[in-house]
Amino acid sequence: MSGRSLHAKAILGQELFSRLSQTKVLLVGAGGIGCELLKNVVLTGFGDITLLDLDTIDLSNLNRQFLFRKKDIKQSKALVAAKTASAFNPNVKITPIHANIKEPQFDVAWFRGFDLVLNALDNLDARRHVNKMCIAANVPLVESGTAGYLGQVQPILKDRAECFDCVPKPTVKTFPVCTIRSTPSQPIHCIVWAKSYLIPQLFGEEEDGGELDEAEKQGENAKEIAALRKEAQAFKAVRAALRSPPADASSSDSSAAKMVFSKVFHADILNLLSMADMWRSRAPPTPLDFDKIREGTFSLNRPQQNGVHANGSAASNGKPGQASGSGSASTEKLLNGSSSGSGSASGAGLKDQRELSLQDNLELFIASTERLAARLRAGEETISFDKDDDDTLDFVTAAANLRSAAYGIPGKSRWEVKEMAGNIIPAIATTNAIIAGLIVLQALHLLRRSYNALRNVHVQFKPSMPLSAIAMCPPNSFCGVCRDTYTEVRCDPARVTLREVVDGILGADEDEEKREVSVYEDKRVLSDPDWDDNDERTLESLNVTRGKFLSIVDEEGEYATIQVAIGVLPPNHPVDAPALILPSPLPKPPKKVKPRAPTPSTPVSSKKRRLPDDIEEIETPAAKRSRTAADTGAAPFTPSKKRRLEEDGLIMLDNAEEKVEEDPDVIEID
Ligand SMILES: Nc1ncnc2c1ncn2[C@@H]1O[C@H](COP(=O)(O)OP(=O)(O)OP(=O)(O)O)[C@@H](O)[C@H]1O
Ligand SMILES: [Zn+2]
Repeated sequence: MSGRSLHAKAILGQELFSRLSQTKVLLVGAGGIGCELLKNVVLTGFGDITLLDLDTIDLSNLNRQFLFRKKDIKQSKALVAAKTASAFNPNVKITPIHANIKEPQFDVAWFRGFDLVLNALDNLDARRHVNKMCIAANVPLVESGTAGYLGQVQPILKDRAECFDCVPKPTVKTFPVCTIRSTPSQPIHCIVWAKSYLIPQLFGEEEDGGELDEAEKQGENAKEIAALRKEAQAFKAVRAALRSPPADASSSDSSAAKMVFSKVFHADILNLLSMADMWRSRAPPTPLDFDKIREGTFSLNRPQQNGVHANGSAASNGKPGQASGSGSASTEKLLNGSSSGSGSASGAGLKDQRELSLQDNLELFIASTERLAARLRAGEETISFDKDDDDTLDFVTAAANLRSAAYGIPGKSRWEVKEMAGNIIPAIATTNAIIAGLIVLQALHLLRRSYNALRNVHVQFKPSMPLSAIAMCPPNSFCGVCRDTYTEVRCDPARVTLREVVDGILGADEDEEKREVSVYEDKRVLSDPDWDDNDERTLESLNVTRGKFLSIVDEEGEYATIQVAIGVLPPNHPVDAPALILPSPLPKPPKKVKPRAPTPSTPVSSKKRRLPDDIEEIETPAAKRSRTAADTGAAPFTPSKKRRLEEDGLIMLDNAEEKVEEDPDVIEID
């Protein structure tokens, strides 16, 4: 026992070491960084650890998430990691929670129960959420992230150091929807189209028309809605074909695949070509022909462009579109997961890196469509893209390459598609291990209250200086998260009205003139000085419930925003007592520093792994009440598709003039 802790005691000192066993630490995320970190905190001597993760273990985690074994696949990460790491120290209590940190029960009061929070997350949304909860609960946080060889650790302490949102994050690549829909010019445009548009259309949830009816009611562009209806109708027949048993069940039947192909690579392209205006300044696409490609007699007939040869395949391998028969033979190998070339001993590893001819892509398209259709018929209700699901990856590879061929864009290997569609930067176990060590060092500074020792540490790709440590910066005075004033009410949201809470928090006296405020929940406006329709409604009816915040924004911009966390009534609260417990004393927001530039409160994204998770639709409270239909103009996609596309790294430009010039990755079209 004493041997186990000898070194830790010597390094930390008796006082800190004995405190560790009582310190309540929350660890969010049990992935690459989380596994390393859990091991570290257990071995350092922390005694009371809560470990939370929403996910289950996947085969692809095992190379670096060493607390998991093959037998653990499909089990909760939090539960398995807690079990494995408990064995490292008999004195540790690890409480695993298999849940999303954004769930309502993890409210500000719950966060306040910890002395320290350590983030080991992989997406901006969850990071920003934990940051805000820690600021609201005034609990120190150590934030972290890795991307390949790069990594960062950032200690966050309310009022003393920058919070996660004090610094805007760099923008990720985004593409306007029109580029994806009708005028792709790069392989990634076709990959995103296959993954985020075609897969959901064919294998996702059926559009019941309700969304379109709703959009129409809201006054969205009628012409566009009619076009969307027509599109949904066209997909209906294809979806039905994919779900009905093949005519001849004993043999492979490519009729459903052919139907999909004919719609998206032939009819849709012909339709686009009929819009002559679109092709005045750019090369028109070529409709593809299923039978001719299969026979090897298809010719693309377009001038050489983007490295693609006339009459060539998307990813030319020297036999573009020829009737050599080699296409299907090699595809068979590819599909069987065998080696790359005929008789080559190059090994299965290269199979994915092979370039695919037009014929290869067609055969892969047919085979993967059939496999996916068979899964639907076997009872899977919906299928969405997953980089680790071979059927969807094959489908996206083939569909993207066929589309690329039609548009004269170079094709990509299955390997490249996996990387691009999954937005994967390979995770490096060593970087995670270094970062996890640095997190503990910063956590110890926080516990010692050695605030001057705190550092923002970067692991960088510089052999001469692999680590850089930067002293902490004070909070950004214009930060829309940590410069707000936080408070909490305990209430029954079904019984208190918006007015009761807002007046209660503002301490509005009958005689005193009331401060003019607008009230928001996240980006929704609930009331403003000229609009009080919601004031007598209950919080519950406004969907303002446990774990959420009401933001009370001063109309004059004179005082800081008050963030009111919604908590529950204590368990022993008498039923006949008022359903609202106000904080005491009431919050007194300080006078606001007037911003010179727009506040960086709404960063767009960060350089993190899994970039698409990091996309957010931005609308600050200052943007006021939800926008009207007139503002939004044409809606090229229904709302759920819009969300999906945004998750995949696309932005919806309501109006192409909005911001395209500033961003070199955004291509203006239409
Ligand atoms: N909102 C959230 N609540 C709880 N856990 C989360 C939340 N968001 C992400 N996580 C967890 O954070 C961890 C991040 O770990 P990591 O970056 O290694 O990702 P991974 O999913 O394990 O690996 P990969 O992305 O390479 O498949 C994951 O285990 C993920 O489940
Ligand atoms: Zn901040």
